[in-house]
Amino acid sequence: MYVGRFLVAAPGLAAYRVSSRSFPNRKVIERDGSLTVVPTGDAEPTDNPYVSYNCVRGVARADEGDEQVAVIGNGSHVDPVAEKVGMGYPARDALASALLALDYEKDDYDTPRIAAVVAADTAFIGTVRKDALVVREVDEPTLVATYGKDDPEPFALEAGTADTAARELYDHAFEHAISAAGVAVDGGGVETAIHNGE
Ligand SMILES: NC(=O)c1ncn([C@@H]2O[C@H](COP(=O)(O)O)[C@@H](O)[C@H]2O)c1NC=O
Repeated sequence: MYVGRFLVAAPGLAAYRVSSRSFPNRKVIERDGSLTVVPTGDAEPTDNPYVSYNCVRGVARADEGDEQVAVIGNGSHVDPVAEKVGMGYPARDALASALLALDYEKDDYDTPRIAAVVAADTAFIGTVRKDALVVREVDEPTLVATYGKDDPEPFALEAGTADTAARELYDHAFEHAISAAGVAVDGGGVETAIHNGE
């Protein structure tokens, strides 16, 4: 089954996988404290605006004693969600406002935007599709994908760390795995991991 990009989020732990039929020559790198999807050196040049972006950002919530929070997602909306969370917006409101402002991608597939905001004890998941805006708090590992599984649903995540979460998503049977990122959030801060399948 091909579901495109997908994420799994739970309180304290999340992961994101880039799966792609059309743009396979990509990887996740760490840059300035964020994880970013970039083309590999042998990638064909493209003017598609949706294939390179920050997929994980850590942010300190200013009005909550600098509580550490992670934001993950499949596009440029990750940045405004992170900025709003950093300004003190509740996670639900940061997701809803940024997802609605940018809306689904204007490509051949009306590709949805997906995202999550994860703190040590809470997680919110969101997606904006052509037919809906869904933002929901989740207590257990929950998946949302761009295609097929585009409503949040429970996911049996076994991993307990950023690294194992990234590997578990990379190894999942959904087709066309390219790269995966994991993030764990606890009282000590945000820890990230990358698995590019090497
Ligand atoms: N975020 C991404 O990594 C990403 N990769 C591809 N897309 C979009 O989705 C379309 C379909 O890509 P694919 O056939 O690889 O699933 C692409 O033309 C592009 O507009 C993306 N946009 C959202 O998922």
